[in-house]
Amino acid sequence: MIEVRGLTKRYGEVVAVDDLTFAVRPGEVTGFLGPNGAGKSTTLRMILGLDAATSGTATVSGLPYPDQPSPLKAVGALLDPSAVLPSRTAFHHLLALAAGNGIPRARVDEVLAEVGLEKVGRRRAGAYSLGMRQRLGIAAALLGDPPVLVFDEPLNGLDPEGIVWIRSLMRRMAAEGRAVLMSSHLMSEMELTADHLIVIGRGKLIADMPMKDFIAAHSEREVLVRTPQSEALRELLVTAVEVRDEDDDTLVVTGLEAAEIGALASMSGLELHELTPRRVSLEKAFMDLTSEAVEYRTESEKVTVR
Ligand SMILES: Nc1ncnc2c1ncn2[C@@H]1O[C@H](COP(=O)(O)OP(=O)(O)OP(=O)(O)O)[C@@H](O)[C@H]1O
Repeated sequence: MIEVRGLTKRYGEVVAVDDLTFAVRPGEVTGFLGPNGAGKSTTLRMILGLDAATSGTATVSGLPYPDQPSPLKAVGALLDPSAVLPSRTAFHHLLALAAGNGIPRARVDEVLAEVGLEKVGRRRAGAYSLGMRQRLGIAAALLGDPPVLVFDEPLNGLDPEGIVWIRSLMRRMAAEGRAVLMSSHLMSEMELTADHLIVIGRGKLIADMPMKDFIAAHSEREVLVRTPQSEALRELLVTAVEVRDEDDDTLVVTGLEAAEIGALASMSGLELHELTPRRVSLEKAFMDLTSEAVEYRTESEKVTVR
């Protein structure tokens, strides 16, 4: 479990993280979301003891990171996949980490197999593709078999196969009872992976809720209707919450089911060419939620520049 209480980080005038309090529970993937510059990386760095907090606390399984007797066994982290000496082989990179943390040598081959690098583990890491470096970074995170895992933007720059692989790995790690924290600035990535959501904007907590609650709250449905008689149909849809034009012959209707729209059209003899229910995207819901934070950031940057 990760517990963050009143965590704050200032860089001069900039408050990068502003009085954050949240928990990352075992058995779940927690998505850590926020627009660029929201303070995600800074928060993760404080959890991992790489940055000192200005105030507040962050603990992993009850202890601040610097007090962990065996850090790799307490928490595994993927922050920057390029942080590997290019001249070293993956095997030797992991072996050095294992030796420094009292982890048996046999575990190195185990994690190489777990991330699918067993055949290339003896090659120099400098020759690895981004996807392979990402897998090596994950192997390092898993080395100490820790109960807590932290991934900073793990899907960045990966091909679809790599994305599916990391998603299923995170789901599996949570199913094994680990607490998994994953940051991203894209809502669409979270929908398929996270059980719980923590959203921040300009360093402040904006939302902390189960993913299914976020989806339920923002899964307003709309119906796309294409008809050569859009004006006549619009006059019939008086009970709809909202009707807007998407095109000359296309309306987008909120607040009525497709079947209700079809029945109204049919009763009035109106011709329909398309009737498609669709869900408002979660990406849009997330952007609406954080738009104020983004605008504020832009204003404050303008002030700083002057
Ligand atoms: N070392 C630093 N010195 C000064 N300001 C910093 C430093 N590190 C981060 N910041 C500022 O703190 C704020 C938060 O940055 P951070 O990198 O944590 O955001 P983020 O949510 O991870 O963004 P991104 O999605 O772009 O990685 C930004 O305004 C950034 O400019």
